[in-house]
Amino acid sequence: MSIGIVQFGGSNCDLDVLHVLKDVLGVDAELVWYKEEDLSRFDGIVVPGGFSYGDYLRAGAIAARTPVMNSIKALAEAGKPVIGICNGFQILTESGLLDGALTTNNYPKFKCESTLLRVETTDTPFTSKFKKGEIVSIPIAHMEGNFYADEATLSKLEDNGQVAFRYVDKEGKVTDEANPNGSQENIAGIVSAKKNVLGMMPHPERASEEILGSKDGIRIFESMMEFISKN
Ligand SMILES: NC(=O)CC[C@H](N)C(=O)O
Repeated sequence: MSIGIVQFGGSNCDLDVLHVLKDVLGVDAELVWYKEEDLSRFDGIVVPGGFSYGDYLRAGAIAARTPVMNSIKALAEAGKPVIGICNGFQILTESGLLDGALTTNNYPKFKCESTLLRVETTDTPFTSKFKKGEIVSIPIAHMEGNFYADEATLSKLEDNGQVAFRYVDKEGKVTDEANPNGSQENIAGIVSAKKNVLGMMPHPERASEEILGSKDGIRIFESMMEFISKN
């Protein structure tokens, strides 16, 4: 099994993901430069967080137009798992691999804090190791994480079980106070229609070891690896 971690100019969570996959999980993982056009050697891809191309135009807009994205689209079409974290989520929406858009936080500042998420579905390659409705702690760090989609897209996401994570309070309730950025319906992460592409604003790689205060994020990577080994 081999996982590619894509690097753009301005990526800054690539090495953290590499550490989690290689050192914590013992998975064969490799950094991939944005000019790479052939990703067929990989079983899955992580598009990590950061400030690709300085977030110019819109966060993720420039990275979405780089050569590596064509290969990521091909890999996703072949049913392999692709996860975009934070800036990675922004890149996946900008490239059309995921619905909606990530807009500026309702309080327009960079926010770095722990958030509680409710796992909305276990029926994805990234959430099979959770319980439905489970509340997990995974931190956010962004300025453009305010998820927006039009009404028709929102209903489609809800009806097809494509909402993976929602920001909630300690009781697991969807409230405005628990919503760190103004995302519609408190959406923190969604999957594609085929469910093999996940985008999420919180950073699971920053919640993958006890020393970081939460290990809840590691189960996202573990679920992905289990999916790969079974398929
Ligand atoms: N941690 C990140 O990936 C940063 C996300 C993004 N560039 C923002 O601030 O919105």
